[in-house]
Amino acid sequence: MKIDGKQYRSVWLSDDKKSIHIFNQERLPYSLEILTLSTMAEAADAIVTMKTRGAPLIGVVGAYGLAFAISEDTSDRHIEDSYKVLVETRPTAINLKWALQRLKQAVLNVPEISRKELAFKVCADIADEDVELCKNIGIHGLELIKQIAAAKPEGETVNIMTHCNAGWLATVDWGTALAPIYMAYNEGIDVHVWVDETRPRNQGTLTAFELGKHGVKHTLIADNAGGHLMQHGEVDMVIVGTDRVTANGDVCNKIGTYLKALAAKENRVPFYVALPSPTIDPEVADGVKEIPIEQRAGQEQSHVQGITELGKRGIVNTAPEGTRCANYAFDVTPAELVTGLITERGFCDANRQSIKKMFPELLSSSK
Ligand SMILES: CSC[C@@H](O)[C@@H](O)C(=O)COP(=O)(O)O
Repeated sequence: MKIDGKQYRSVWLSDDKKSIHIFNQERLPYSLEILTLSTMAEAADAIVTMKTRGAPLIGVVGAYGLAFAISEDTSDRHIEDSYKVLVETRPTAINLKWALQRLKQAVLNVPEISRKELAFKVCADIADEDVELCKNIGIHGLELIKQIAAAKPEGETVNIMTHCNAGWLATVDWGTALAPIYMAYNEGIDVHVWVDETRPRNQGTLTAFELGKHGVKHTLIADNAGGHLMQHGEVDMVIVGTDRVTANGDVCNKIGTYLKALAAKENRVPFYVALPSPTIDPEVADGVKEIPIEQRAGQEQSHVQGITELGKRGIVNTAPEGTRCANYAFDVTPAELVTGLITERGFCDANRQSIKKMFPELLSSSK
């Protein structure tokens, strides 16, 4: 992805190949700060504090965290202990566990002497593969946007709603939900995006940042505006990303996604979910009952942050001092509310049969 003429990925290896660089997403969209992570503790902290975020990206950064741990100590014990620390940094997105398990299994299968080099290679593979997966999601999602554009009167804009940030900042490049939008824009389709603010962490402002840098028309809206816009025919389709899709097609994503899906169903607006296959959790069937929903600090709810008139970052309390807050970070949209899944292999319905047909290797032995 290009920022001010320079090509970036959201995570990249340093020149000495001993550390990685990421954008500090706590500072975006106000300032473009690049961080260097060289230890497992730094990687874990970046994930917990959401300096890095988004399901596929935390998978890659978590894997590099494990690679840093392995470069300190290649023993089985240390690898297992480090895995446990990293896998608990964020509980909901399955990509983190998927990436850590893939790396752990790969290195435990080879002699200790080869582990360090292999660990960094597996991390680079996961990152490169993520770019390919997202690119293919974009290609398939583009077809859906083209269909919607073709069904509209000539010259009318295609209005797409999205929630949270599922763009290149949440993956290694392209994004999931935003990849089809970037491709549609690149092909000259007139698209406009309704960007949910996504309180309390305001990931919508990251989406606005990305879309703005790419030149895609967009409007930032309050999270509660979605139903109103759908009711008035202002939304042609919704595309969101996801942190975990169950074997039955239930979709876990940023808090508020479920409400968007309900409003979409009521207003007959198609509701699509874009995902790479590592986001599918074949071990889980019922998303509402089985997916652990992360709860974050109440301060994220009671306080807002932004840039003051003097250009300084500021945090202010908007709630009465001492108000009890609940900060659920994700919710689950039941499969029946999902029009379809946009994957790297194409489009499929959100149910076990269709997911199994598309990814037989994932679901063959699942419950
Ligand atoms: C391609 S990213 C899909 C999801 O990870 C994204 O929509 C999301 O919910 C991110 O949550 P976050 O809490 O910001 O990590």
